[in-house]
Amino acid sequence: MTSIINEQLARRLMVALDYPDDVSAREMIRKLEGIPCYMKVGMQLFYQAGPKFVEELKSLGYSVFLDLKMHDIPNTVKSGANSITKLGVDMFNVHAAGGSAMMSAAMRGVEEALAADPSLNRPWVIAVTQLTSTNQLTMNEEIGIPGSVEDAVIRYAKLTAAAGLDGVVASPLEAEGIKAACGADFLTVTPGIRPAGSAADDQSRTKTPGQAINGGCDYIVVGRPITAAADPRAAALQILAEMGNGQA
Ligand SMILES: O=c1ccn([C@@H]2O[C@H](COP(=O)(O)O)[C@@H](O)[C@H]2O)c(=O)[nH]1
Repeated sequence: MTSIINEQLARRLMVALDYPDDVSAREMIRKLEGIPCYMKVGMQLFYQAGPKFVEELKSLGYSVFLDLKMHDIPNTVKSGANSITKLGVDMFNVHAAGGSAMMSAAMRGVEEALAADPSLNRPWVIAVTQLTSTNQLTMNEEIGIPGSVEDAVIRYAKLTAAAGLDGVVASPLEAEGIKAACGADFLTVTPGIRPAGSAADDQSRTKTPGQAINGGCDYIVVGRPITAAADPRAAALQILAEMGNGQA
């Protein structure tokens, strides 16, 4: 079945390739062929398939978000960011909880890689605020951060912006507040996307694809609603349609 794909919207859809190996990830890519979405490579796939798989995705023409969520001392994160920049990814991330010195160090790692090889692409560097699986109770009582999740997310977003990064990972519930606090150009990359009626799984702070786009999210990250669907291609096209309609 052929369908007309809105390319601009498709580029705002990040498909989470959460697979144990490159063979299964490749199978999903084949099913989504012709949809110019971003591909998100997380730790499960990267630890198995490594940089070669990132190269393969780039050679197929995909934009790649390497979701390794670095959180370490500044010197180590700087070196990690330097190595990641050399892979030619389009976006990667760190944890905002690592603090401003760690986030600035990530930016220095990127700059040093670009200075050594100006032909490299400058990746977007973003920071995870509060994981979308975290709810208010967990954040207050286990992690020990008082107040509302939205306030904590916005505080981290401001810290991230001040450290010179390009944006944050947050839930779609916080995107409008982040834009208001950090500016319209500050990127909001939002997992926690669930089409109406689908299981939340381990996600706590969710919105539908249409609500997320209406709420100002720049990118939506979708894994299981596509990858665990009986027909992943049809699921992805339905999500694109909902993004286009702003449908609840
Ligand atoms: O706060 C965060 C940060 C990252 N993720 C990642 O996004 C996808 C979501 O997958 P679903 O199957 O759609 O739940 C997954 O790769 C996470 O590692 C997140 O969910 N929340």
